[in-house]
Amino acid sequence: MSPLKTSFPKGKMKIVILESISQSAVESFKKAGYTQIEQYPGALSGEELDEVLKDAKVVCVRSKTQLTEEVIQKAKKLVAIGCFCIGTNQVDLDAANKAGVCVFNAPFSNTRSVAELVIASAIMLIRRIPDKDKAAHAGEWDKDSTNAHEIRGKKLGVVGYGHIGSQVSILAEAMGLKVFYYDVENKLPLGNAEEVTDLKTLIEDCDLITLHVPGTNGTKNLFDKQVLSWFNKGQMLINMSRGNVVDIEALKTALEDGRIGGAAVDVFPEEPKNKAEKFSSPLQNISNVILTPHIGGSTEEAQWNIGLDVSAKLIKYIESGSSIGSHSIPELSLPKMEDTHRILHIHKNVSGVLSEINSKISKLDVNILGQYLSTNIDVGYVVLDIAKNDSLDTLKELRQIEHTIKVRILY
Ligand SMILES: NC(=O)c1ccc[n+]([C@@H]2O[C@H](COP(=O)([O-])OP(=O)(O)OC[C@H]3O[C@@H](n4cnc5c(N)ncnc54)[C@H](O)[C@@H]3O)[C@@H](O)[C@H]2O)c1
Ligand SMILES: O=C(O)[C@H](O)COP(=O)(O)O
Repeated sequence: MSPLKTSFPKGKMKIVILESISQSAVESFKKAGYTQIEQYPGALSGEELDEVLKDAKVVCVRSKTQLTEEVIQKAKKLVAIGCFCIGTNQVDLDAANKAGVCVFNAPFSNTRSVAELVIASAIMLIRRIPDKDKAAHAGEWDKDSTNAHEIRGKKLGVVGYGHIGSQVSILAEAMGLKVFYYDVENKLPLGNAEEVTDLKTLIEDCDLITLHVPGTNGTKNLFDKQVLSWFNKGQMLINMSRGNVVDIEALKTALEDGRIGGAAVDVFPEEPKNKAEKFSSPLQNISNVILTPHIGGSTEEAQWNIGLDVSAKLIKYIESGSSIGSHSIPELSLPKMEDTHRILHIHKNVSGVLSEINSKISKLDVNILGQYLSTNIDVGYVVLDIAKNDSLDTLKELRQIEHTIKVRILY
């Protein structure tokens, strides 16, 4: 029998980094021994993306690069995807799962940055600063206090009381706002925040509404024409979640009608892929509207921490098989054992695969020292530790098992 194959050499593992991800990630990969790193400043798509992913083991993206089913299926060598942001809606998670590709994100490294910008935007809107700013730039000295208010004592409605929504809630209370929230899940109210179980009531009762839901099929056009019609007293809207959560044409109408008194919008249904592409939106040049180029999480602090967080998860997965934090294949972590070889087997979740793996190994007279299995509806993930010094062509044997998706020998 041929000797046991060892892990893929780190120096040959191509890591593709798109969208100007922080150098903290690049440094982490290099420090860990990964030298084949390809970096691109913006997002890629189409043939260009397929080409760079053809032989990539890992791809690192932010919110812009669309990793669709087609892209994932073509990237045959891909082992893991890192979303260096919170949102994972740019990745077809189901396709990644079925292809045995592990997807990680940074669930809270930019939470504080977004929350701070929400508070800043709330003050700017309620003081009507966008119009004052424009006027001052145009040479006009407008000191009129009409319709300019303090945020102290105002009611803030948070839609989506997760990491960001609850962080906003804490900062807002410190500024003297009264916080109400609406969430589809039962959430612990922080401080003096109060849950409102009906979205219409939340909108009608609050002065400012801020959106912090994820981009999913369920939240697409959540704020459609009908929901926006519940704004009828000049309430302000802040959207730092995802562009397609709000019907942008209906928002434009409500702003022009004055039913919505102002808006801070950081995310758009169509966003440029890079600096060179022009940005256009129906919300441009409307009074009391702040438009920002999807920078809620774009602070040096957040980007640096995201770089460290996601690169660490990717390195751990590549080197130990730990998929804790995965948004695709099942989560699993097996402590490292001395004097073992570790094999990862990802397969379709159909009955009999585990016994087939074990039968192959037992026929080869190899002692199994550790074995973890975790499954989701479509995929099973097995981490196997076998005694060192045994000699077999394990990889080949295990790849032959029906329903196998991916097999890797780590060490
Ligand atoms: N603008 C930016 O730069 C920026 C930065 C970070 C995150 N984001 C966006 O913000 C989103 C939220 O981030 P998070 O970390 O708070 O996520 P999270 O998962 O911690 O919280 C999301 C909350 O929304 C709730 N929710 C889901 N569907 C809902 C619905 N239909 N109605 C009401 N509540 C609903 C969930 O139950 C959860 O509590 C991210 O998914 C991302 O899209 C944007
Ligand atoms: O999901 C996120 O964390 C934000 O939308 C930030 O995305 P970005 O990294 O593309 O700025």
